[in-house]
Amino acid sequence: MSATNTAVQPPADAAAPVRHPEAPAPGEPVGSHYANCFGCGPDQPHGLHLAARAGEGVDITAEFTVRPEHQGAPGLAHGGVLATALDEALGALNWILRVISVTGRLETDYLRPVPVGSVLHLSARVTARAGRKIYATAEGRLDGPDGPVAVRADALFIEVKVDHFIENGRQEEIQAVMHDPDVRRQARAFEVNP
Ligand SMILES: CCCCC/C=C\C/C=C\C/C=C\C/C=C\CCCC(=O)SCCNC(=O)CCNC(=O)[C@H](O)C(C)(C)COP(=O)(O)OP(=O)(O)OC[C@H]1O[C@@H](n2cnc3c(N)ncnc32)[C@H](O)[C@@H]1OP(=O)(O)O
Repeated sequence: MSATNTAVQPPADAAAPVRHPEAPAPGEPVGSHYANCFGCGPDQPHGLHLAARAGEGVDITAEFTVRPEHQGAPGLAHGGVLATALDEALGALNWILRVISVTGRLETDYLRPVPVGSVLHLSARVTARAGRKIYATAEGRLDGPDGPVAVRADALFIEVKVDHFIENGRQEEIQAVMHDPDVRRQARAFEVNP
């Protein structure tokens, strides 16, 4: 299955992605970028609690357990929730590049229904970079990391400065994270100065 829009396919002159020298070692958890994130936040009671691990290249793996609250049809995961899981897995690549980027475009293919109770084995990797544009792809497999592909996505992420969040986020949450030493440490890790 190929993407339907050229925007998520790298141009011929795009550069190969480079694993940041201080990226988490292969197998290490990459951590959550925000404790209240719906995708990865440990403090988010409604969230997916995705915990990604660094791969050996510019890639990550993660598992997502589909719970009853994720249903769309009876006993089956909602497509939007699956897109969120793919988006979050792709977002975790930020830690491997040590770049802050946000989703510009996400194209999702749904190949098999995903039952409640199943574990979706996610993998994501950066395919290319061109200026601020980061091209990446992700897939989710059933029955183990080598099982059949149920969902996949191609994405274009756009690099942003930390100001993107400060200028656009609601003040209440921005002020809270600015006073959080964990966030300040993380911002340093990304070589930004909020
Ligand atoms: C307060 C302290 C916080 C500290 C945090 C510290 C560390 C955080 C670390 C990581 C956390 C970061 C992110 C979260 C990670 C994962 C979560 C999952 C991912 C998400 O869930 S994230 C949310 C959803 N996401 C958005 O909320 C984006 C809304 N959006 C915008 O904010 C703008 O839209 C933006 C910034 C994307 C671009 O705006 P812009 O003005 O900067 O740039 P511009 O428009 O010039 O685009 C530049 C070039 O990209 C091309 N381009 C742009 N958009 C395109 C599209 N859609 N399709 C095709 N091409 C596109 C243009 O065509 C141009 O291409 P060219 O250069 O060739 O002309």
